Amino acid sequence: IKVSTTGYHILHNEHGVDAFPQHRYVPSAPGFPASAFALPLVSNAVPTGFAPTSPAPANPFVTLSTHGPYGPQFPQPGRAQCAVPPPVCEKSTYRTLDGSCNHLERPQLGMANTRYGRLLSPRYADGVSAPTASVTGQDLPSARLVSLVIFGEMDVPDPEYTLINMQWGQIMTHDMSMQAGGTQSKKHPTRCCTDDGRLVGLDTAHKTCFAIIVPDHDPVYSQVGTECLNFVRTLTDLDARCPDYRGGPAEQLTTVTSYMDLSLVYGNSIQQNSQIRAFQGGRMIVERRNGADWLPASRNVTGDCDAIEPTEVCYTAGDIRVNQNPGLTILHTILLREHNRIAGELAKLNPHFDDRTLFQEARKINIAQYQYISYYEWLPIFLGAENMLKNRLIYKVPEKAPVNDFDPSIDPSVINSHATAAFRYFHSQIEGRLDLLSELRSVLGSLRLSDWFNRPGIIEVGDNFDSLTRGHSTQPEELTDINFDREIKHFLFRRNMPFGSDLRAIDIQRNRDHGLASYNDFRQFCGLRRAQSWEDYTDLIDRAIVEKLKTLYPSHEDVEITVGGSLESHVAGALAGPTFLCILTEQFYRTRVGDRFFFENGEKYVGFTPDQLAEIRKASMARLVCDNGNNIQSMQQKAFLLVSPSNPVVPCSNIPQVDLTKWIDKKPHYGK
Ligand code: HEM
Repeated sequence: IKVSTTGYHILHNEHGVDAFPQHRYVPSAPGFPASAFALPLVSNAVPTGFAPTSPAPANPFVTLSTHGPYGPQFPQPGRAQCAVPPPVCEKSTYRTLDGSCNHLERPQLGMANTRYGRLLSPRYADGVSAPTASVTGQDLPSARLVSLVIFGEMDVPDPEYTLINMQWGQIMTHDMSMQAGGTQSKKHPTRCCTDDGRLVGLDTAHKTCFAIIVPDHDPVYSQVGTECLNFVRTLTDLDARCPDYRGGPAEQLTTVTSYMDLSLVYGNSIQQNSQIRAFQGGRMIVERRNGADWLPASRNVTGDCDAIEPTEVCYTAGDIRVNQNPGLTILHTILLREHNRIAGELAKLNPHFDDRTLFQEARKINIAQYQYISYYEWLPIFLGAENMLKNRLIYKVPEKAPVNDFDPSIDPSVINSHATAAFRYFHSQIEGRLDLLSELRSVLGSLRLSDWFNRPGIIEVGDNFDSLTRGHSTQPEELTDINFDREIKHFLFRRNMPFGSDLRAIDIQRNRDHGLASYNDFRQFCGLRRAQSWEDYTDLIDRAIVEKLKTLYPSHEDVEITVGGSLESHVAGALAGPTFLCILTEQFYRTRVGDRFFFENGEKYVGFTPDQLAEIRKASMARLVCDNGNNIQSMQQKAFLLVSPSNPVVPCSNIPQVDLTKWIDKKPHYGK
């Protein structure tokens, strides 16, 4: 533990590497983030006519054996796995599947089944693992109540960005982290509430239960008498009895690799990968139906999907969450098809390559394109290009020039406050209506999101795959603001019931479950002024909202980072306020420089040749969609941006392509 310049304790991540580098962080816009008052801020509240739409009232694992399709990654309730790094690292040209040995001296860094990182010490009620309580000793307001009173549910389309922007974010999220013990597909076998929404008595409830209490007079749930939303705590190193747990505060485990390595496509272990890999021509397994390639079928349809019949469509991929919503499943399919497309091209160009070389080279190119799109096309929208350049998350360099910024002192682990608070702010972008569009971009129909959670078969019906993909790249996402779509606020995973759960309430409850440091702590940590009173929050949060917070929380010190961070006015040029922007920037800095295999690294054994790198830098979201739809003929060049006179829909042939001839047997070390 180090004391920062602000006097706050900064926790090193587990391995004692870099903490928040106050010396490194460069303000984005003038004055950022040192003085909140100098910030060019953009309000994220709805400017006019805003009124809260709701009145403020006063183990998937039981059934899955550890030898299931996902291998040892899915433990029994109350038991989680702790990663076991290999004793010695082999120096390889390619990434491992479980993330081990990316860092050669600390092979466990960024591995699947390790702890999230922390920026600030946890704030558990008992100092060890109990969910955060109020600093006053009183009860915190119900997370559902906070969701209802503070967050709106207005439908405000974004004036600039398409829905595929939101969908790519979920892909990145699923690549980077997954809290241990959770499921987003099947109803959780640990029941903290009965099926008709009553609280299970504390004496009988499982020890991981932390149900969300629905307030009296809830405008939605009171209609059906729901008093309780199921919520199961994330498993920690303490629960898992990790051999290196040495007492002290528990740390949550994440079951996927932290790296941006398309683990959601390839899996998080050799075992998981071998179930979805064809072992022929470097390809991944696909199933051919109606002239198109689809993700392979799950072997546990009724377990992995919201399915009644084992014959229903339900997929398997490198990530169990693949079936969660149609847009997610479509991007999974596109990334899988892209792998096989690349493998097929490479096989033609290099007939002497064996299956393993083809697989690893195609994987390496697929990951590189994905990292390029994420860092150079997607992240600038969220974090601001200027902020990213200043903080060395991206570079302006000649097209063939590598950037050798791997830093072995940086821990690439996904930071708890990033995954549990900051990155979830973008749940605000979710749209509950999914449009189906023709090639001419006329609306053919639309789907209601909550009808299709964990029911992916809809993407194979008729022309839906292409129509939905065109819809996602044409229709606007929801504005990034304090509103969360009703489909996720009252109908999440409703499974044919009138109502479902509330994702915003879950996000807030998860913040308490993980014992994240408070909003005020993070303000200070990010170089903003620590608030001494409610009044001090009005520098970044609308006064009317601060007034509402005041009615809910016993103290201003109780406001969670998930809540406070989501209420700040945005920094100009970014889609988040200064506190979330600080966390997000830190995360994506670590994800880049802590990854020895980052695509811009020109190191001899892991990097691309200058010619190859120049090709990777031609990749785009638009091209990815063009190449991997069933029959998509046209797309706007900037698929994350709405179609406009400066971003018109053009034939796919006009969109630059990565030229794979640059991969004709150049490297003498292929196959190692
Ligand atoms: C239709 C779209 C989406 C749905 C239905 C959805 C739903 C969910 C659910 C149910 C969880 C688990 C909540 C919990 O139990 O704590 C979750 C976690 C999360 N979501 Fe989303 N989400 C969507 C899109 C997104 C997007 C666009 C982003 C960010 C750009 C995002 C970021 C996250 C993050 C960071 C987590 C935590 C991951 C972890 O470490 O386990 N999600 N989401």
